[in-house]
Amino acid sequence: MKDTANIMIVLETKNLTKQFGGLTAVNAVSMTLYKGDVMGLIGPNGAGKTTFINAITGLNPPTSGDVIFFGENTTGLPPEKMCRKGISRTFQIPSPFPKMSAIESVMTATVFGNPPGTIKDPVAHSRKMLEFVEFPMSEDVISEQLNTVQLKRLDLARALASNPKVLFMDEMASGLSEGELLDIMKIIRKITGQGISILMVEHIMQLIMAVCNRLLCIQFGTKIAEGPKDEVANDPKVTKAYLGSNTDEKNKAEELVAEDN
Ligand SMILES: Nc1ncnc2c1ncn2[C@@H]1O[C@H](COP(=O)(O)OP(=O)(O)OP(=O)(O)O)[C@@H](O)[C@H]1O
Repeated sequence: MKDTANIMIVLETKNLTKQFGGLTAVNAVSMTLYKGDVMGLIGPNGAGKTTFINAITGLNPPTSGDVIFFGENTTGLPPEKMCRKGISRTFQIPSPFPKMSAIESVMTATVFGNPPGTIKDPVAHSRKMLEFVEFPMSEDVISEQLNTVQLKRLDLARALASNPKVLFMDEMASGLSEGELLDIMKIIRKITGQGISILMVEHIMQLIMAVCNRLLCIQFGTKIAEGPKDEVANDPKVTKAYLGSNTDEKNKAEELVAEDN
């Protein structure tokens, strides 16, 4: 088990709750993200995963509870302020400005996501982001012409352009082929190599088991497990709630890890 005693905490939630009318989508979830973590946020469809990250990042502020980012209480701050503080995210369904080119889309994040004057050459910085995520098209391609895989790369470049300390990735791997999954794994490792901690909402166990060190599992908005990857993945509560007896998925995960090594 990972000894977390001396590892810096970058993000905590304390009893974070989000209600939509009578529905409690996130119910008093407390969790800790440590520096260097790639934490997988797992749970069945509708468990509250996206609502949880929306509540942290300010897109849909929490009803109650606290968000502590590098020791500062940032609960309820809007997304642009959270972004400037160092939390960035990708979206399950990326929606860039349709008529902008790829480089222009990234430049909006470069310019608005960093404190004024800190990026001397926004074009060069944005180009570097596209290269970093191995964007497979010309930087001049118009966003509305991109397919889902290309849009996800663009969204990742956009999220990285604000120089985050923590990156949330919402279902980055859905719809990817096995080859593309391997590419994404490499990119995730490059991101952590930059000192960025990651919280990723993901259903694809292959990817989770290959890149995450810790997992957080929620069901019906409530945390049912948090801890080292193998412990959580083998927790009977998690298996019952989510992984089930899906041996196919587990076997595929093991194969992919072997291939990646
Ligand atoms: N804006 C909203 N208004 C009302 N209910 C919402 C809203 N957003 C989410 N919900 C509800 O909150 C619950 C949690 O949804 P959420 O999208 O967070 O789940 P999820 O775990 O991310 O699901 P999935 O894995 O399918 O993406 C669901 O019952 C959903 O219908």
